[in-house]
Amino acid sequence: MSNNYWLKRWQNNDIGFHEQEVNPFLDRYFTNLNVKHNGRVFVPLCGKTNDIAWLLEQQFKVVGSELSEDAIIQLFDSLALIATVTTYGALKLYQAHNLAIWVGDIFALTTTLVGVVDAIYDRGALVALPLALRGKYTAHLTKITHNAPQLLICCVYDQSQRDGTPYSVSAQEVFDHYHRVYTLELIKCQRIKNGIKGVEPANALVWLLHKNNC
Ligand SMILES: C[S@@+](CC[C@H](N)C(=O)[O-])C[C@H]1O[C@@H](n2cnc3c(N)ncnc32)[C@H](O)[C@@H]1O
Repeated sequence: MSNNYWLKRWQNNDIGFHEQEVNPFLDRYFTNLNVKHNGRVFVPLCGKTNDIAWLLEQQFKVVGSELSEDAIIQLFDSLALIATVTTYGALKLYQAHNLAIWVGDIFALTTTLVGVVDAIYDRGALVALPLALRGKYTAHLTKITHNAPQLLICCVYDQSQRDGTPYSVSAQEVFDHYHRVYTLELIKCQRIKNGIKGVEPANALVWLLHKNNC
């Protein structure tokens, strides 16, 4: 899956993944991460999610990563924020108040560029990537955030019934990617009404990933 695939989807407004409401699992479970007041939350592959507005309302700082500049222009518009835009090589940084979004390929981000991260919120990021990229993504994500704790939302269904995003990411796969650096806690498994693009059954799995002490 190429970056062009996503850029085209944004150009064509083909964004069925975008939720009109704040994700209920964020509202319900983010507090379990015990992120400090005014902590900084990294939202990888963020699109223009309304979850960013929720995080800002809770007084968190937010740093995001997104390929599509169209998405980020729409995000700042929806928040009624005027961005200061700075170019860093292949990346652009959109900033206003407590919000900073890196526009470009997440794999071009470094620990220094991202800065301090107290927690990660992954909804629609790991599951957006094909298996061949997911190992690279999880290794990169943990590297650039120093294994910051995560709230991770995945979906699980029979991948042989369809190809494409959102991909099914099993509990075993989450364990394989992350058990070296995190203690994994599966906090919710919930049936997805009407399945994933016609494939049923499908379940949403919600994980808390706590940083290992060692
Ligand atoms: C399934 S959408 C999820 C968006 C958002 N997390 C949400 O919940 O609405 C995946 C997003 O990742 C972005 N994306 C895909 N590959 C990327 C990459 N390599 N670097 C940064 N963003 C990427 C896409 O443009 C798209 O907006």
